[in-house]
Amino acid sequence: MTQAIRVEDVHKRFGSLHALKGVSFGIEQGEYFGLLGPNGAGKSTLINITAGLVRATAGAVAVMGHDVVGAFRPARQSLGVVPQEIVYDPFFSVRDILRIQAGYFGCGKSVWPWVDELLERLDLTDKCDASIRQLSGGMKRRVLIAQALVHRPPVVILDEPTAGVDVELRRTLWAFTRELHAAGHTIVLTTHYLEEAEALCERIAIMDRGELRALERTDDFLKRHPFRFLRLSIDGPGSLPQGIESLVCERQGPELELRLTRGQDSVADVLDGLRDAGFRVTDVHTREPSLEDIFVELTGDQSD
Ligand SMILES: Nc1ncnc2c1ncn2[C@@H]1O[C@H](COP(=O)(O)OP(=O)(O)OP(=O)(O)O)[C@@H](O)[C@H]1O
Repeated sequence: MTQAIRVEDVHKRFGSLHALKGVSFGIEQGEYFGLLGPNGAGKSTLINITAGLVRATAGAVAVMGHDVVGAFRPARQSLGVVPQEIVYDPFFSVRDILRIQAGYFGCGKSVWPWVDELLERLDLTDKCDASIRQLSGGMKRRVLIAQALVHRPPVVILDEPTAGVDVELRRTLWAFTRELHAAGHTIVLTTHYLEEAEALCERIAIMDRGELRALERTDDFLKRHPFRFLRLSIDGPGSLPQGIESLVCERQGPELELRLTRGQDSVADVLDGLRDAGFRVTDVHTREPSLEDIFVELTGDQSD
């Protein structure tokens, strides 16, 4: 089957900055895909190339088999992009903005019922005659999402749609993207909230400094990583034995978090080592790595 998005050895240079250094991967039709990476990794650049807003220096991107340069129109018609930044025309009402946007894609009155349905599903119906500048930031973001969907694209890219939105809107957006996905749309999500990617995405690509660092099914990512965490409350004298100190990744008073490598560091050895050094362990928990831990491991960076 044709891939929803195919990225083939894409390079992008901005002067001397090599922002994308030969990135290749494919996104299958119907996938819920996460594109993650720290600031400056190149995610927005790749999205802009896919949307035809930025030209790659080398390589190719196709959307539903259509090259984004050579077959710009069908590629763009197959894609809806919810941009990171809120940009809007202040002079039109919400409903008119959506109808005009549909017109850009050659969709006439036949999509007006769909526009009304989008307004309804994004809780915008009672704002549909308001000018967009009268809306709150969260409402404007809903309008951007509706705008990306007016032409019913099979592939939808959401570039940090939940950045700075309140919990309620975040839940609405999660539910809405899940519905789109269930209806067969391919969804590509970039987010700085790793728990969001963990909850929603079937596969995840991690980019860092213009390169693809990892691409895997989310559950394999979480299973495969060779470490886990041990949280301890301890009570006792002086400093920790060196072999244990080197495993500590977080410390708050008597609470410690240690990162143990499977097959190398055992819980039993840590507990014995602490006891031999005169510490009393008052509480013990283990936890598996989250996507955030794996992200930090791969990029040496925090998500924000
Ligand atoms: N138009 C431009 N001119 C010059 N440099 C640019 C331009 N657009 C992006 N860059 C640079 O390219 C690199 C990748 O930026 P990009 O915005 O794609 O990263 P990102 O992964 O989307 O980051 P963020 O999570 O902060 O949005 C950065 O170093 C950025 O400064």
